[in-house]
Amino acid sequence: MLPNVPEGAPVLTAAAMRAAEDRAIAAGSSVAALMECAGTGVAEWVHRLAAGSEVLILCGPGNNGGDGYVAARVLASRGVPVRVAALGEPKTAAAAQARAAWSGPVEAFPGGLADGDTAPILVDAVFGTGLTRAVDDAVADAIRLLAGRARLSIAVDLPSGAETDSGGDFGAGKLANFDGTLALGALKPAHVLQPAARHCGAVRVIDIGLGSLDAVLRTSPRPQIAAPGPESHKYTRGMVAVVGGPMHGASELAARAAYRAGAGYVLLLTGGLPHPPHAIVRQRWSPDALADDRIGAVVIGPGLGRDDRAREKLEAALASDRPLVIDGDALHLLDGRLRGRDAPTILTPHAGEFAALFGAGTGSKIMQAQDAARKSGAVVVVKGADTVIAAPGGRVQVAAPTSAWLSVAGTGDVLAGTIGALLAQHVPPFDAASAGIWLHGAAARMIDRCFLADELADALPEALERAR
Ligand SMILES: NC(=O)C1=CN([C@@H]2O[C@H](COP(=O)(O)OP(=O)(O)OC[C@H]3O[C@@H](n4cnc5c(N)ncnc54)[C@H](OP(=O)(O)O)[C@@H]3O)[C@@H](O)[C@H]2O)[C@@H](O)CC1
Ligand SMILES: [K+]
Repeated sequence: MLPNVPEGAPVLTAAAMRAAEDRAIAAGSSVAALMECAGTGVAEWVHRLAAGSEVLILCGPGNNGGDGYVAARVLASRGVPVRVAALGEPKTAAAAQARAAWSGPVEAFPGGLADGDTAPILVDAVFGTGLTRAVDDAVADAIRLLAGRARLSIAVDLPSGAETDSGGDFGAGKLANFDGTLALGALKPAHVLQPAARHCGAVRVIDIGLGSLDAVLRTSPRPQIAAPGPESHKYTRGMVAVVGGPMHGASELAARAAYRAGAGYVLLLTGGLPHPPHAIVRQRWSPDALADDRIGAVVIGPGLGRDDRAREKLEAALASDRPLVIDGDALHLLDGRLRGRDAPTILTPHAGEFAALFGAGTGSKIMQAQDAARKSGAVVVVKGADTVIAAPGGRVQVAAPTSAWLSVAGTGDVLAGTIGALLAQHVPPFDAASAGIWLHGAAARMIDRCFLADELADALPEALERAR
């Protein structure tokens, strides 16, 4: 099953898109030429998907609407039955030119369409990156109704009402659900950040001739993880120590996941009685338990508890020079103790843990994650339906949305163990976090039905095969 957004792709804010557009224009292009490319690209996709069915295109007053008029003209020239409905007259020169080149009738929108008089294929070209304020209820309601009634609904650039840079909803909870979104020139944050991302359906990028795009933010790429070679032994494949606590299941899951993600040796520091899987080496915790030089990464947090003993273990882990994955309970015990730590550190909070650690921030999830990474000096993974990975130097990625079945107890423990396995193999911390999230997401997508976290861990080897 493919991810819903392209992997390793640049993600541009509205301002960065405008800058790219300006560069293209300075190099000899024009808004009209870019719009022609965009509208033609949209028409090509719609033509393929419509298979002869009637298409209704909703056009807004800006250049998103202009793309819609171009698409309508191109589709009609290819014999596809097209209706156009517009929210007022075009306000930009390029959109007015595209409107003038459309020779068919233009219905009023919402107008009569507010009753749901749609076509089998609905194309939303009402608002794109230029939306700066809330959409009228009547407009948002009509788009939602029409998209819901269509057999196939496609958004041009963005679902109208999505806030480009934050992934927020200018439609006051009324964003329509689309089967697909055709991102023009590049992905925008709203294609990967919630709540907007879940309304996009499958996102595909249309090349509109902006040339190569340099972006700080990218979607996570598919990692390349080498299989063991003839020289490999259990320690070169990475030794992971999982520091456990009173909730044994969580640390067991992290340990199991570390093996399943390719670690050569997994040590579980709990002191519980031996039980399957016997490959996990179990030892009692002692203050010098992490002194073994062969330990390549320590995972601490899953099932750790929050009592004095847990604090003591966390102190020892922080004081060691081992690369660390800090998750779950350990995040609650941190209180700014990372300062001065030189060894690689990865924090994996979910939204609640993130807010408890760094406070209620402002700006998009991306900006907040970058800020937290800068302040803590750690790689910060803000988990959720739109997992963001940020490094202290500013590097940032958003993981492709994956299976919603991940929303179950234990999957965070599996992620911590997975990242630990990669970190123990000396993968740099940002890349270890990115690859771990990719493997975790790919395993979930492969199962894509109700599962236990144990089964997710057991699906990691197959995900690993897809990352060769
Ligand atoms: N960048 C590129 O390289 C290329 C970009 N292209 C395309 O351009 C799109 C961006 O176009 P854009 O900037 O004209 O804005 P757009 O999204 O059409 O909407 C703004 C319009 O809506 C209005 N308006 C705003 N809010 C409103 C509200 N709540 N309720 C009602 N009206 C509202 C606002 O008018 P205002 O009232 O604010 O003056 C304005 O008229 C982009 O997504 C892509 O599709 C391609 O054509 C070519 C290359
Ligand atoms: K749109």
